[in-house]
Amino acid sequence: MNVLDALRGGLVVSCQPVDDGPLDRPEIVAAMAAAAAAGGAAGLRIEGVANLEATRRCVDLPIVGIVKRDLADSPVRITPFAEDARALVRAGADIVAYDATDRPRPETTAAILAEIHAAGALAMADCATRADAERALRQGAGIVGTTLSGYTDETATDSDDVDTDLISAFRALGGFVMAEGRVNTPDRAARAMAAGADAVTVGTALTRLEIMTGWFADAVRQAAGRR
Ligand SMILES: CC(=O)N[C@H](C=O)[C@@H](O)[C@H](O)[C@H](O)COP(=O)(O)O
Repeated sequence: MNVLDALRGGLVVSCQPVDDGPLDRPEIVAAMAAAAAAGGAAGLRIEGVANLEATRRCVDLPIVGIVKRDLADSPVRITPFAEDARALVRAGADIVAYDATDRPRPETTAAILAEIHAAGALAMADCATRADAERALRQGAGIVGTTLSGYTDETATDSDDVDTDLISAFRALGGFVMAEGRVNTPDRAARAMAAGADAVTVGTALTRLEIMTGWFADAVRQAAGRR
């Protein structure tokens, strides 16, 4: 089965612990990934080459690899360099995701896409807008994701919900659509699919234990205050 068929209609679990937190270790990321596989995930999203190598050793599922970098002169964080894409594929990524926004960046999206394809992997465009997805599909991306909706100056939002309008807009473009970003409940995942997603990626609500704990701790504290 090809990678897109394996992902279609399935859940991708993004195993990205809170940076420098107690879970931010390759063996723990790999254990989270194995647990996600046991729970029925169709794929995984893994940040960093060491985490990807550790995960590939224990899980067979398709992996979307990324490298996040904080650059001094560009807001682009997700796989800004073609060299990172190559290293991710060498470590076992089937798909490499990259920032597909039209923002100042150290290397062109065309160069990154060319590298992903030369390494034999599929490219996933992490988009913020419909225009990003259109451009990415024209350039040959195999998957368009709503990953960056709400996270650029142009799309900044107070909403903490999934962007179903953008999912529907991507559906109309015709590529493989990944709903990603703020899919924090099973109901939101179902709404994302109903809006036209081919697959759904969930991160924080499954693998950032500190943040999930904060949601519950706040709710309990607020309820206690109302008593
Ligand atoms: C904007 C950005 O940098 N997104 C990142 C991309 O890899 C991750 O921090 C997110 O956790 C991931 O997209 C999944 O989304 P959520 O954690 O909301 O389920």
